Amino acid sequence: MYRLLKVIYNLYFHPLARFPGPKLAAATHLFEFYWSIIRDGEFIWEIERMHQQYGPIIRITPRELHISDPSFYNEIYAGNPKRVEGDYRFTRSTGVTQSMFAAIDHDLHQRRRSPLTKFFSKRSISDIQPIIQDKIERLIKKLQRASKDGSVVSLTTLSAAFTADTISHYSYGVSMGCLDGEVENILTDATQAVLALSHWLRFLPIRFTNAKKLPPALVQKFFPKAATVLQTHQTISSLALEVLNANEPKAPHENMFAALADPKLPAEERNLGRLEDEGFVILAAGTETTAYSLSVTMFYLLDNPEIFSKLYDEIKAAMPDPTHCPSLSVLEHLPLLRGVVNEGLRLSMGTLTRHPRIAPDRILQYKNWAIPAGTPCSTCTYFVHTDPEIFPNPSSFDPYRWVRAAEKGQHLENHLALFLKGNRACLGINMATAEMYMLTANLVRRVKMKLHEGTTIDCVTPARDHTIVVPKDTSGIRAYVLDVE
Ligand code: HEM
Repeated sequence: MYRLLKVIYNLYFHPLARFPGPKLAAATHLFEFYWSIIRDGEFIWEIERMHQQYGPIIRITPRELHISDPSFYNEIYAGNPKRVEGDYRFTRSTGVTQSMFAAIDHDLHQRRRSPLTKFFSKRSISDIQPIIQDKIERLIKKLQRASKDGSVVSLTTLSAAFTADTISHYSYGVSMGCLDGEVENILTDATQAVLALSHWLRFLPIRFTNAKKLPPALVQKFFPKAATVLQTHQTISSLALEVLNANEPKAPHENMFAALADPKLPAEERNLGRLEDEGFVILAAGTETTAYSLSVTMFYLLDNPEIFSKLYDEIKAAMPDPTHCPSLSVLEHLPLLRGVVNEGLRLSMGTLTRHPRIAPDRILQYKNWAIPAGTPCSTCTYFVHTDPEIFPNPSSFDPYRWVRAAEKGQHLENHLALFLKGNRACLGINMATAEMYMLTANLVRRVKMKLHEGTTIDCVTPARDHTIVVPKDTSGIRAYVLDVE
Protein backbone atom coordinates (compact mmCIF):
# COMPACT_ATOMS: atom_id res chain seq x y z
CA MET A 1 0.00 0.00 0.00
CA TYR A 2 2.82 2.37 1.00
CA ARG A 3 4.60 1.66 -2.30
CA LEU A 4 1.46 2.38 -4.31
CA LEU A 5 0.92 5.67 -2.50
CA LYS A 6 4.56 6.56 -3.09
CA VAL A 7 4.18 5.92 -6.84
CA ILE A 8 1.06 8.13 -6.94
CA TYR A 9 2.91 10.84 -5.01
CA ASN A 10 5.94 10.60 -7.33
CA LEU A 11 3.78 10.87 -10.44
CA TYR A 12 1.32 13.59 -9.44
CA PHE A 13 2.42 15.48 -6.32
CA HIS A 14 6.24 15.40 -6.27
CA PRO A 15 7.93 18.83 -6.87
CA LEU A 16 9.41 17.30 -10.05
CA ALA A 17 6.07 15.93 -11.29
CA ARG A 18 5.85 18.35 -14.23
CA PHE A 19 9.35 17.70 -15.57
CA PRO A 20 9.62 15.76 -18.87
CA GLY A 21 10.58 12.09 -19.00
CA PRO A 22 9.02 8.63 -19.03
CA LYS A 23 6.40 7.95 -16.35
CA LEU A 24 8.14 4.77 -15.29
CA ALA A 25 11.39 6.62 -14.46
CA ALA A 26 9.39 9.19 -12.47
CA ALA A 27 7.32 6.59 -10.64
CA THR A 28 9.97 4.27 -9.21
CA HIS A 29 13.71 3.65 -8.80
CA LEU A 30 13.14 0.21 -10.36
CA PHE A 31 13.58 1.85 -13.76
CA GLU A 32 17.12 2.94 -12.83
CA PHE A 33 17.70 -0.46 -11.17
CA TYR A 34 16.83 -2.22 -14.41
CA TRP A 35 19.17 -0.13 -16.61
CA SER A 36 22.03 0.13 -14.12
CA ILE A 37 22.03 -3.31 -12.55
CA ILE A 38 20.10 -5.81 -14.66
CA ARG A 39 21.54 -4.26 -17.84
CA ASP A 40 24.90 -3.74 -16.08
CA GLY A 41 25.73 -0.05 -16.54
CA GLU A 42 23.61 0.81 -19.57
CA PHE A 43 21.55 3.59 -17.96
CA ILE A 44 23.65 6.19 -19.77
CA TRP A 45 22.41 4.94 -23.16
CA GLU A 46 18.83 5.02 -21.92
CA ILE A 47 19.41 8.60 -20.72
CA GLU A 48 20.69 9.42 -24.22
CA ARG A 49 17.53 7.92 -25.74
CA MET A 50 15.30 9.81 -23.30
CA HIS A 51 16.96 13.13 -24.28
CA GLN A 52 16.27 12.37 -27.94
CA GLN A 53 12.60 11.86 -27.09
CA TYR A 54 11.96 14.44 -24.35
CA GLY A 55 14.50 17.25 -24.92
CA PRO A 56 17.42 18.68 -22.94
CA ILE A 57 15.97 18.38 -19.42
CA ILE A 58 14.60 15.06 -18.16
CA ARG A 59 13.56 13.42 -14.91
CA ILE A 60 15.65 10.26 -14.82
CA THR A 61 14.62 8.94 -11.40
CA PRO A 62 11.82 9.99 -9.04
CA ARG A 63 14.15 12.55 -7.39
CA GLU A 64 16.78 13.41 -10.01
CA LEU A 65 17.15 15.47 -13.21
CA HIS A 66 19.64 15.17 -16.04
CA ILE A 67 20.30 18.21 -18.21
CA SER A 68 22.12 17.80 -21.50
CA ASP A 69 23.01 21.39 -22.34
CA PRO A 70 26.62 22.59 -22.06
CA SER A 71 25.43 26.17 -21.49
CA PHE A 72 23.94 25.07 -18.16
CA TYR A 73 26.99 23.09 -17.04
CA ASN A 74 28.54 25.75 -14.80
CA GLU A 75 25.24 26.24 -12.98
CA ILE A 76 25.19 22.62 -11.87
CA TYR A 77 28.92 22.29 -11.22
CA ALA A 78 29.24 25.68 -9.56
CA GLY A 79 32.24 27.02 -7.68
CA ASN A 80 32.60 29.00 -4.48
CA PRO A 81 30.97 31.05 -3.04
CA LYS A 82 27.94 29.03 -4.17
CA ARG A 83 27.09 26.09 -1.95
CA VAL A 84 27.15 22.76 -3.75
CA GLU A 85 26.34 19.48 -2.05
CA GLY A 86 26.86 15.85 -2.98
CA ASP A 87 24.00 13.39 -3.35
CA TYR A 88 23.94 10.56 -0.80
CA ARG A 89 22.92 7.91 -3.35
CA PHE A 90 26.00 8.71 -5.40
CA THR A 91 28.52 9.44 -2.66
CA ARG A 92 27.91 6.05 -1.09
CA SER A 93 28.55 4.33 -4.41
CA THR A 94 32.25 3.77 -3.68
CA GLY A 95 31.69 2.32 -0.21
CA VAL A 96 34.11 4.79 1.40
CA THR A 97 31.80 6.79 3.57
CA GLN A 98 34.31 8.93 5.48
CA SER A 99 36.19 10.45 2.55
CA MET A 100 35.95 14.02 1.24
CA PHE A 101 34.23 12.59 -1.83
CA ALA A 102 31.50 11.16 0.43
CA ALA A 103 30.97 14.36 2.42
CA ILE A 104 27.55 15.56 1.37
CA ASP A 105 27.48 18.83 3.26
CA HIS A 106 29.25 21.70 1.52
CA ASP A 107 31.22 22.90 4.57
CA LEU A 108 32.30 19.42 5.69
CA HIS A 109 33.47 18.67 2.16
CA GLN A 110 35.52 21.86 2.00
CA ARG A 111 37.03 21.16 5.45
CA ARG A 112 38.11 17.68 4.38
CA ARG A 113 39.43 18.84 1.02
CA SER A 114 41.44 21.84 2.22
CA PRO A 115 44.38 20.02 3.97
CA LEU A 116 45.09 18.23 0.67
CA THR A 117 44.72 20.99 -1.92
CA LYS A 118 48.31 22.22 -1.57
CA PHE A 119 49.61 18.76 -2.58
CA PHE A 120 47.85 19.06 -5.93
CA SER A 121 48.59 22.67 -6.86
CA LYS A 122 50.31 23.30 -10.19
CA ARG A 123 53.49 24.17 -8.32
CA SER A 124 53.54 21.06 -6.12
CA ILE A 125 53.00 18.85 -9.13
CA SER A 126 55.72 20.63 -11.05
CA ASP A 127 58.05 19.82 -8.12
CA ILE A 128 57.34 16.08 -8.36
CA GLN A 129 58.45 15.73 -11.98
CA PRO A 130 61.51 13.70 -10.85
CA ILE A 131 59.18 11.17 -9.14
CA ILE A 132 57.05 10.88 -12.29
CA GLN A 133 60.15 10.58 -14.50
CA ASP A 134 61.56 7.86 -12.23
CA LYS A 135 58.41 5.77 -12.76
CA ILE A 136 58.59 6.41 -16.51
CA GLU A 137 62.16 5.08 -16.58
CA ARG A 138 61.01 1.88 -14.83
CA LEU A 139 58.17 1.49 -17.33
CA ILE A 140 60.54 2.01 -20.24
CA LYS A 141 62.85 -0.69 -18.84
CA LYS A 142 59.90 -3.08 -19.01
CA LEU A 143 59.33 -2.07 -22.63
CA GLN A 144 63.03 -2.60 -23.38
CA ARG A 145 62.75 -6.16 -22.07
CA ALA A 146 59.64 -6.77 -24.20
CA SER A 147 61.40 -5.46 -27.30
CA LYS A 148 64.18 -8.01 -26.73
CA ASP A 149 61.99 -11.04 -26.09
CA GLY A 150 59.27 -10.04 -28.58
CA SER A 151 56.47 -10.33 -26.02
CA VAL A 152 53.21 -8.40 -26.33
CA VAL A 153 52.73 -5.67 -23.71
CA SER A 154 49.47 -4.39 -22.28
CA LEU A 155 49.64 -0.60 -22.26
CA THR A 156 46.51 -0.63 -20.12
CA THR A 157 48.20 -2.66 -17.36
CA LEU A 158 51.47 -0.77 -17.62
CA SER A 159 49.73 2.62 -17.47
CA ALA A 160 47.88 1.54 -14.31
CA ALA A 161 51.15 0.30 -12.78
CA PHE A 162 52.72 3.67 -13.61
CA THR A 163 49.89 5.72 -12.08
CA ALA A 164 49.61 3.44 -9.01
CA ASP A 165 53.35 3.69 -8.31
CA THR A 166 53.34 7.46 -8.80
CA ILE A 167 50.37 8.25 -6.56
CA SER A 168 51.43 5.80 -3.82
CA HIS A 169 54.95 7.24 -3.80
CA TYR A 170 53.62 10.79 -3.71
CA SER A 171 50.74 10.35 -1.27
CA TYR A 172 52.48 8.42 1.49
CA GLY A 173 56.10 8.21 0.48
CA VAL A 174 56.27 4.51 -0.47
CA SER A 175 55.77 3.33 -4.04
CA MET A 176 53.59 0.26 -4.47
CA GLY A 177 56.35 -1.07 -6.73
CA CYS A 178 53.97 -2.39 -9.41
CA LEU A 179 56.58 -1.63 -12.08
CA ASP A 180 59.39 -3.37 -10.24
CA GLY A 181 58.60 -7.07 -10.33
CA GLU A 182 56.06 -8.87 -12.45
CA VAL A 183 53.38 -6.22 -12.94
CA GLU A 184 50.95 -6.88 -10.13
CA ASN A 185 48.53 -4.21 -9.21
CA ILE A 186 46.16 -4.98 -6.37
CA LEU A 187 45.08 -1.36 -6.35
CA THR A 188 43.70 -1.45 -9.87
CA ASP A 189 42.05 -4.84 -9.23
CA ALA A 190 40.50 -3.47 -6.04
CA THR A 191 39.30 -0.26 -7.71
CA GLN A 192 37.69 -2.13 -10.56
CA ALA A 193 36.06 -4.57 -8.13
CA VAL A 194 34.59 -1.74 -6.04
CA LEU A 195 33.44 0.24 -9.05
CA ALA A 196 31.80 -2.78 -10.67
CA LEU A 197 29.52 -2.73 -7.61
CA SER A 198 28.98 1.02 -7.65
CA HIS A 199 25.40 0.78 -8.97
CA TRP A 200 24.48 -1.75 -6.28
CA LEU A 201 25.87 0.61 -3.68
CA ARG A 202 23.49 3.35 -4.80
CA PHE A 203 20.73 1.03 -3.63
CA LEU A 204 22.44 -0.75 -0.72
CA PRO A 205 24.65 1.27 1.61
CA ILE A 206 27.64 -0.92 2.52
CA ARG A 207 31.02 0.08 3.86
CA PHE A 208 33.59 -2.26 2.36
CA THR A 209 35.65 -2.56 5.47
CA ASN A 210 32.64 -4.19 7.19
CA ALA A 211 33.65 -7.28 5.23
CA LYS A 212 36.68 -7.38 7.57
CA LYS A 213 34.37 -8.92 10.14
CA LEU A 214 34.05 -12.05 7.97
CA PRO A 215 36.72 -14.80 8.20
CA PRO A 216 39.40 -13.96 5.56
CA ALA A 217 39.40 -17.54 4.19
CA LEU A 218 35.66 -17.28 3.53
CA VAL A 219 36.02 -13.95 1.75
CA GLN A 220 38.91 -15.29 -0.35
CA LYS A 221 36.93 -18.39 -1.36
CA PHE A 222 33.56 -16.87 -2.15
CA PHE A 223 34.35 -13.20 -2.92
CA PRO A 224 37.91 -13.12 -4.35
CA LYS A 225 37.44 -9.55 -5.60
CA ALA A 226 36.34 -8.36 -2.14
CA ALA A 227 39.49 -10.03 -0.81
CA THR A 228 41.61 -7.79 -3.08
CA VAL A 229 39.74 -4.75 -1.81
CA LEU A 230 40.38 -5.81 1.79
CA GLN A 231 44.03 -6.45 1.07
CA THR A 232 44.37 -2.89 -0.27
CA HIS A 233 42.46 -1.53 2.71
CA GLN A 234 44.80 -3.41 5.04
CA THR A 235 47.87 -1.89 3.37
CA ILE A 236 46.35 1.56 3.67
CA SER A 237 45.21 0.84 7.20
CA SER A 238 48.68 -0.08 8.43
CA LEU A 239 50.13 3.06 6.87
CA ALA A 240 47.42 5.14 8.52
CA LEU A 241 48.05 3.50 11.90
CA GLU A 242 51.77 4.13 11.56
CA VAL A 243 51.12 7.84 11.04
CA LEU A 244 48.48 8.07 13.80
CA ASN A 245 50.61 6.23 16.37
CA ALA A 246 53.96 7.79 15.52
CA ASN A 247 55.88 8.97 18.60
CA GLU A 248 57.30 11.80 16.57
CA PRO A 249 54.48 13.00 14.29
CA LYS A 250 55.57 13.90 10.77
CA ALA A 251 55.09 17.51 9.72
CA PRO A 252 51.75 17.88 7.86
CA HIS A 253 53.51 19.05 4.69
CA GLU A 254 55.63 15.85 4.45
CA ASN A 255 52.99 13.70 2.85
CA MET A 256 49.22 13.43 2.53
CA PHE A 257 48.76 10.95 5.35
CA ALA A 258 50.70 13.23 7.68
CA ALA A 259 48.49 16.15 6.59
CA LEU A 260 45.35 14.12 7.34
CA ALA A 261 46.69 13.21 10.79
CA ASP A 262 47.64 16.79 11.65
CA PRO A 263 46.90 17.21 15.39
CA LYS A 264 45.45 20.63 14.58
CA LEU A 265 42.49 18.96 12.84
CA PRO A 266 39.43 18.13 14.99
CA ALA A 267 39.74 14.66 16.60
CA GLU A 268 36.72 13.26 14.74
CA GLU A 269 38.42 14.12 11.45
CA ARG A 270 41.63 12.18 12.09
CA ASN A 271 40.58 8.74 13.21
CA LEU A 272 41.58 5.49 11.55
CA GLY A 273 38.38 5.07 9.51
CA ARG A 274 38.73 8.53 8.06
CA LEU A 275 42.38 8.05 7.04
CA GLU A 276 41.61 4.63 5.57
CA ASP A 277 38.74 5.95 3.46
CA GLU A 278 40.58 9.07 2.29
CA GLY A 279 43.67 6.99 1.56
CA PHE A 280 41.66 4.60 -0.58
CA VAL A 281 39.97 7.44 -2.50
CA ILE A 282 43.28 9.18 -3.22
CA LEU A 283 44.99 5.99 -4.36
CA ALA A 284 42.05 4.70 -6.39
CA ALA A 285 41.16 8.09 -7.93
CA GLY A 286 44.82 8.64 -8.78
CA THR A 287 45.20 5.32 -10.56
CA GLU A 288 42.38 4.07 -12.74
CA THR A 289 41.06 7.12 -14.58
CA THR A 290 44.43 8.52 -15.62
CA ALA A 291 45.66 5.08 -16.64
CA TYR A 292 42.64 4.61 -18.87
CA SER A 293 43.10 8.05 -20.48
CA LEU A 294 46.78 7.27 -21.11
CA SER A 295 46.10 3.96 -22.79
CA VAL A 296 43.27 5.41 -24.89
CA THR A 297 45.61 8.19 -26.06
CA MET A 298 48.30 5.65 -26.98
CA PHE A 299 45.74 3.60 -28.89
CA TYR A 300 44.72 6.56 -31.05
CA LEU A 301 48.34 7.58 -31.66
CA LEU A 302 49.41 4.11 -32.73
CA ASP A 303 46.28 3.81 -34.86
CA ASN A 304 47.07 7.11 -36.64
CA PRO A 305 50.69 6.86 -37.87
CA GLU A 306 50.59 10.25 -39.64
CA ILE A 307 49.66 12.08 -36.45
CA PHE A 308 52.19 9.98 -34.53
CA SER A 309 54.97 10.98 -36.91
CA LYS A 310 54.11 14.74 -36.75
CA LEU A 311 54.03 14.49 -32.96
CA TYR A 312 57.36 12.66 -32.94
CA ASP A 313 58.95 15.52 -34.94
CA GLU A 314 57.51 18.13 -32.58
CA ILE A 315 58.70 16.31 -29.46
CA LYS A 316 62.14 15.47 -30.94
CA ALA A 317 62.77 19.18 -31.58
CA ALA A 318 61.99 19.94 -27.91
CA MET A 319 63.70 16.80 -26.60
CA PRO A 320 66.83 16.22 -28.71
CA ASP A 321 68.33 13.97 -26.02
CA PRO A 322 65.79 11.14 -25.60
CA THR A 323 66.86 10.56 -22.01
CA HIS A 324 66.30 14.17 -20.96
CA CYS A 325 62.63 15.10 -20.76
CA PRO A 326 61.97 18.85 -20.87
CA SER A 327 60.04 20.51 -18.05
CA LEU A 328 56.31 20.21 -17.84
CA SER A 329 55.79 23.83 -18.82
CA VAL A 330 57.80 23.27 -22.04
CA LEU A 331 55.76 20.15 -22.86
CA GLU A 332 52.47 21.93 -22.19
CA HIS A 333 53.37 24.57 -24.77
CA LEU A 334 53.97 22.11 -27.62
CA PRO A 335 50.82 22.72 -29.70
CA LEU A 336 50.34 19.25 -31.14
CA LEU A 337 51.21 17.45 -27.89
CA ARG A 338 48.68 19.68 -26.13
CA GLY A 339 46.09 18.79 -28.78
CA VAL A 340 46.87 15.06 -28.43
CA VAL A 341 46.57 15.12 -24.63
CA ASN A 342 43.29 17.06 -24.77
CA GLU A 343 41.88 14.82 -27.49
CA GLY A 344 42.93 11.70 -25.55
CA LEU A 345 41.22 13.06 -22.43
CA ARG A 346 38.11 13.96 -24.43
CA LEU A 347 37.73 10.55 -26.05
CA SER A 348 38.54 8.61 -22.89
CA MET A 349 35.63 10.41 -21.10
CA GLY A 350 37.22 9.81 -17.66
CA THR A 351 34.07 8.43 -16.11
CA LEU A 352 30.87 7.33 -17.78
CA THR A 353 28.61 7.80 -14.82
CA ARG A 354 26.57 10.80 -13.77
CA HIS A 355 27.96 12.95 -10.95
CA PRO A 356 24.92 14.59 -9.34
CA ARG A 357 25.23 17.92 -7.56
CA ILE A 358 22.70 19.62 -5.33
CA ALA A 359 22.13 23.36 -4.91
CA PRO A 360 20.76 23.21 -1.35
CA ASP A 361 19.73 26.82 -0.97
CA ARG A 362 18.69 28.16 -4.37
CA ILE A 363 16.41 27.47 -7.31
CA LEU A 364 18.27 26.75 -10.54
CA GLN A 365 16.52 28.31 -13.51
CA TYR A 366 16.93 26.32 -16.73
CA LYS A 367 14.99 28.07 -19.53
CA ASN A 368 11.35 27.91 -18.37
CA TRP A 369 12.07 25.29 -15.76
CA ALA A 370 12.57 26.27 -12.13
CA ILE A 371 14.49 23.40 -10.54
CA PRO A 372 13.61 23.20 -6.83
CA ALA A 373 16.46 23.66 -4.33
CA GLY A 374 17.73 20.30 -3.12
CA THR A 375 17.24 18.46 -6.43
CA PRO A 376 20.14 16.24 -7.57
CA CYS A 377 21.13 17.39 -11.10
CA SER A 378 23.84 16.16 -13.42
CA THR A 379 25.27 16.33 -16.93
CA CYS A 380 27.29 13.28 -17.96
CA THR A 381 30.69 14.12 -19.43
CA TYR A 382 29.93 11.82 -22.36
CA PHE A 383 27.22 14.18 -23.64
CA VAL A 384 29.51 17.24 -23.50
CA HIS A 385 32.45 15.46 -25.12
CA THR A 386 30.36 14.11 -28.00
CA ASP A 387 28.35 17.27 -28.65
CA PRO A 388 28.84 17.91 -32.41
CA GLU A 389 28.20 21.66 -31.94
CA ILE A 390 31.34 21.84 -29.79
CA PHE A 391 33.39 18.98 -31.25
CA PRO A 392 32.36 18.45 -34.91
CA ASN A 393 32.70 14.83 -35.99
CA PRO A 394 33.03 13.92 -32.30
CA SER A 395 34.02 10.27 -32.66
CA SER A 396 37.12 11.02 -34.73
CA PHE A 397 40.54 11.48 -33.13
CA ASP A 398 41.45 14.99 -34.27
CA PRO A 399 44.09 16.64 -32.07
CA TYR A 400 44.29 19.47 -34.60
CA ARG A 401 40.86 20.75 -33.48
CA TRP A 402 42.61 21.99 -30.32
CA VAL A 403 45.47 23.51 -32.29
CA ARG A 404 43.06 25.38 -34.60
CA ALA A 405 40.96 26.59 -31.65
CA ALA A 406 44.06 27.89 -29.83
CA GLU A 407 45.22 29.74 -32.96
CA LYS A 408 41.83 31.43 -33.19
CA GLY A 409 41.89 32.34 -29.49
CA GLN A 410 38.94 30.04 -28.74
CA HIS A 411 38.82 28.41 -25.32
CA LEU A 412 37.87 24.89 -26.34
CA GLU A 413 39.45 23.55 -23.13
CA ASN A 414 36.53 25.06 -21.21
CA HIS A 415 34.49 22.19 -22.64
CA LEU A 416 36.81 19.49 -21.36
CA ALA A 417 34.44 18.20 -18.71
CA LEU A 418 35.98 14.94 -17.48
CA PHE A 419 37.40 16.52 -14.33
CA LEU A 420 34.08 18.29 -13.73
CA LYS A 421 34.01 21.94 -12.56
CA GLY A 422 33.37 23.89 -9.42
CA ASN A 423 34.22 23.25 -5.81
CA ARG A 424 33.81 19.46 -5.95
CA ALA A 425 35.82 19.03 -9.17
CA CYS A 426 38.65 16.52 -9.37
CA LEU A 427 41.44 17.38 -6.97
CA GLY A 428 44.06 15.64 -9.09
CA ILE A 429 43.71 17.53 -12.41
CA ASN A 430 47.28 18.85 -12.38
CA MET A 431 48.68 15.45 -11.47
CA ALA A 432 46.65 13.64 -14.13
CA THR A 433 47.66 16.07 -16.86
CA ALA A 434 51.33 16.02 -15.79
CA GLU A 435 51.34 12.23 -16.09
CA MET A 436 49.63 12.45 -19.47
CA TYR A 437 52.14 14.98 -20.89
CA MET A 438 55.23 13.30 -19.51
CA LEU A 439 54.41 9.69 -20.32
CA THR A 440 53.07 10.49 -23.80
CA ALA A 441 56.13 12.60 -24.65
CA ASN A 442 58.55 9.91 -23.43
CA LEU A 443 56.79 7.04 -25.17
CA VAL A 444 56.45 8.85 -28.49
CA ARG A 445 60.05 10.07 -28.43
CA ARG A 446 61.71 6.86 -27.23
CA VAL A 447 59.62 3.80 -28.05
CA LYS A 448 58.60 2.37 -31.43
CA MET A 449 55.45 0.29 -31.05
CA LYS A 450 52.85 -1.41 -33.20
CA LEU A 451 49.31 -2.26 -32.12
CA HIS A 452 48.53 -5.94 -31.59
CA GLU A 453 46.11 -7.27 -34.25
CA GLY A 454 43.45 -7.92 -31.59
CA THR A 455 43.47 -4.29 -30.41
CA THR A 456 40.74 -2.46 -32.30
CA ILE A 457 38.52 0.57 -31.88
CA ASP A 458 36.24 -1.62 -29.73
CA CYS A 459 38.93 -1.51 -27.02
CA VAL A 460 38.29 2.23 -26.56
CA THR A 461 34.57 2.40 -27.39
CA PRO A 462 32.58 3.13 -24.21
CA ALA A 463 30.03 0.40 -23.55
CA ARG A 464 29.20 0.27 -19.83
CA ASP A 465 29.20 2.60 -16.89
CA HIS A 466 30.97 1.08 -13.90
CA THR A 467 31.56 4.69 -12.82
CA ILE A 468 34.77 4.35 -14.86
CA VAL A 469 34.37 3.46 -18.53
CA VAL A 470 34.10 -0.19 -19.46
CA PRO A 471 34.87 -0.45 -23.19
CA LYS A 472 33.14 -2.80 -25.62
CA ASP A 473 36.23 -5.04 -25.73
CA THR A 474 37.91 -5.31 -22.34
CA SER A 475 41.11 -7.02 -23.47
CA GLY A 476 43.09 -3.78 -23.10
CA ILE A 477 45.46 -1.90 -25.40
CA ARG A 478 48.12 -4.40 -26.44
CA ALA A 479 51.19 -3.65 -28.52
CA TYR A 480 54.48 -5.05 -29.83
CA VAL A 481 57.57 -3.10 -28.84
CA LEU A 482 59.82 -2.74 -31.88
CA ASP A 483 62.59 -0.57 -30.52
CA VAL A 484 63.47 1.61 -27.53
CA GLU A 485 65.83 4.60 -27.68
C1 HEM B 1 42.09 11.47 -16.19
C2 HEM B 1 42.20 11.39 -14.87
C3 HEM B 1 41.13 11.76 -13.88
C4 HEM B 1 39.79 11.95 -14.07
C5 HEM B 1 39.00 11.86 -15.35
C6 HEM B 1 39.22 12.27 -12.78
C7 HEM B 1 37.88 12.55 -12.57
C8 HEM B 1 37.34 12.92 -11.36
C9 HEM B 1 35.97 13.26 -11.14
C10 HEM B 1 34.89 13.27 -12.23
C11 HEM B 1 35.81 13.57 -9.85
C12 HEM B 1 34.54 14.04 -9.15
C13 HEM B 1 33.84 12.91 -8.45
C14 HEM B 1 32.59 13.45 -7.80
O1 HEM B 1 32.66 13.99 -6.70
O2 HEM B 1 31.53 13.40 -8.39
C15 HEM B 1 37.09 13.41 -9.22
C16 HEM B 1 37.33 13.62 -7.89
C17 HEM B 1 38.55 13.40 -7.30
N1 HEM B 1 39.73 13.07 -7.94
FE1 HEM B 1 40.00 12.77 -9.90
N2 HEM B 1 40.21 12.25 -11.85
C18 HEM B 1 41.39 11.96 -12.48
C19 HEM B 1 42.63 11.85 -11.91
C20 HEM B 1 42.89 12.04 -10.57
C21 HEM B 1 44.20 11.93 -9.96
C22 HEM B 1 45.51 11.65 -10.68
C23 HEM B 1 44.02 12.13 -8.64
C24 HEM B 1 45.12 12.11 -7.63
C25 HEM B 1 45.02 11.66 -6.45
C26 HEM B 1 42.60 12.37 -8.41
C27 HEM B 1 42.02 12.62 -7.19
C28 HEM B 1 40.70 12.94 -6.99
C29 HEM B 1 40.12 13.20 -5.68
C30 HEM B 1 40.86 13.15 -4.35
C31 HEM B 1 38.77 13.49 -5.88
C32 HEM B 1 37.72 13.85 -4.83
C33 HEM B 1 37.57 15.37 -4.86
C34 HEM B 1 36.47 15.90 -3.97
O3 HEM B 1 35.53 15.19 -3.60
O4 HEM B 1 36.56 17.08 -3.64
N3 HEM B 1 41.95 12.31 -9.61
N4 HEM B 1 38.02 13.01 -10.16
